[in-house]
Amino acid sequence: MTGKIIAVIGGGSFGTAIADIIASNGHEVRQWMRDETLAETINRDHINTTYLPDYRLHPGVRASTDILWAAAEADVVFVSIPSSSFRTVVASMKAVVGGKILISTTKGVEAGSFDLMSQILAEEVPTARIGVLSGPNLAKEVVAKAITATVVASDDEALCQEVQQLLHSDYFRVYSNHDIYGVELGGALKNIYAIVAGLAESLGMGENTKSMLITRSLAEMSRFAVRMGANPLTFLGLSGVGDLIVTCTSPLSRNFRVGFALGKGKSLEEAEAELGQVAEGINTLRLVRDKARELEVYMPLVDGLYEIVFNKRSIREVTRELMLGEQKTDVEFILQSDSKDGV
Ligand SMILES: NC(=O)C1=CN([C@@H]2O[C@H](COP(=O)(O)OP(=O)(O)OC[C@H]3O[C@@H](n4cnc5c(N)ncnc54)[C@H](O)[C@@H]3O)[C@@H](O)[C@H]2O)C=CC1
Ligand SMILES: O=C(CO)COP(=O)(O)O
Repeated sequence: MTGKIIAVIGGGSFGTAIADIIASNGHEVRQWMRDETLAETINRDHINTTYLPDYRLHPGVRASTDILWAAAEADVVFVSIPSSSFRTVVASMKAVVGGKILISTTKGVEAGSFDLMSQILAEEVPTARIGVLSGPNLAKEVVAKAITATVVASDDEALCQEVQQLLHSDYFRVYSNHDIYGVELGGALKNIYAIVAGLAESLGMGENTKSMLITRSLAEMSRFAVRMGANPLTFLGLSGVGDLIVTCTSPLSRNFRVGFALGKGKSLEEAEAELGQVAEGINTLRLVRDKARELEVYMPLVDGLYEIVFNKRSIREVTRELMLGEQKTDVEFILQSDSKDGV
């Protein structure tokens, strides 16, 4: 498959990383962004100086601030816009993307509706063929061509195959999955637990603690996802445990870095300002905490983090409460959506 026109909507870290992969595979990539100066720099110097200044992009990536130029002739449109602006941006191109393949790479939840991004795509462009891309894919490692794998999810098998072919290379491997909701939810939920892991790291907690947190995070996110209708087995794949591991262990994760800064005594505002990029987990934490209460899903790590971040309770006090909580069983969470096990 050569010579396709592919649109990437979003000029941030991940949109740029995806654009670079696709152009390296011989396709014409039209990347849309708001910042005219950045678009000019990408076209002239092939560097995204704002988000990935240390990497030279494939010259087949061409950037513009004209979303209709990017999307109208595209065979496939990747959308890599933070969840808070996702609907507005998709709405602005809906006149030209009907019937096309639209792929979200965004790992977040919409406030108010609790919609995931594939649901927004379906609502805004009902005739589109829809999929999501999610997995352990730190943008800086992807653009550095570190060996990486990801998941494309859709109930449209031909779409999965097309996206696999577009992205597949000797450093980027793409698996398919039909549980679109589970794959997408895994990517959104793990951001919350990356904040928890960053907090633990900043407090100098040991390897036992980190292992416990990752494992219990997986239990908790799976329990929530099953209640929401996802397949629990999805959480044992790249978009579940895979993405959880990478974001809970790497300082390249912005959510991890927000947790680290909070643990060092910074306010949420300071932590976010220092980052200068999107950390979806804070917004997702608020939304998931409310949804879990509504659905009566037991999520002690979400509740504990919420107390620390939004009610300013001390980390040590919340940790002590979690550790001294009711005694629980270990592994049956994965198949029982109503299980009340916990940390
Ligand atoms: N950076 C990473 O390693 C990965 C990020 N993702 C996901 O991709 C999504 C985007 O993240 P990044 O590209 O990393 O974020 P980023 O913070 O690097 O860039 C966000 C981009 O969105 C643009 N933007 C924000 N509001 C906008 C609006 N209203 N209209 C148009 N553009 C707008 C910004 O100008 C910027 O270009 C997030 O949901 C993230 O979870 C997924 C996989 C990996
Ligand atoms: O989703 C990611 C890697 O898979 C990136 O995580 P952050 O948004 O925390 O940087």
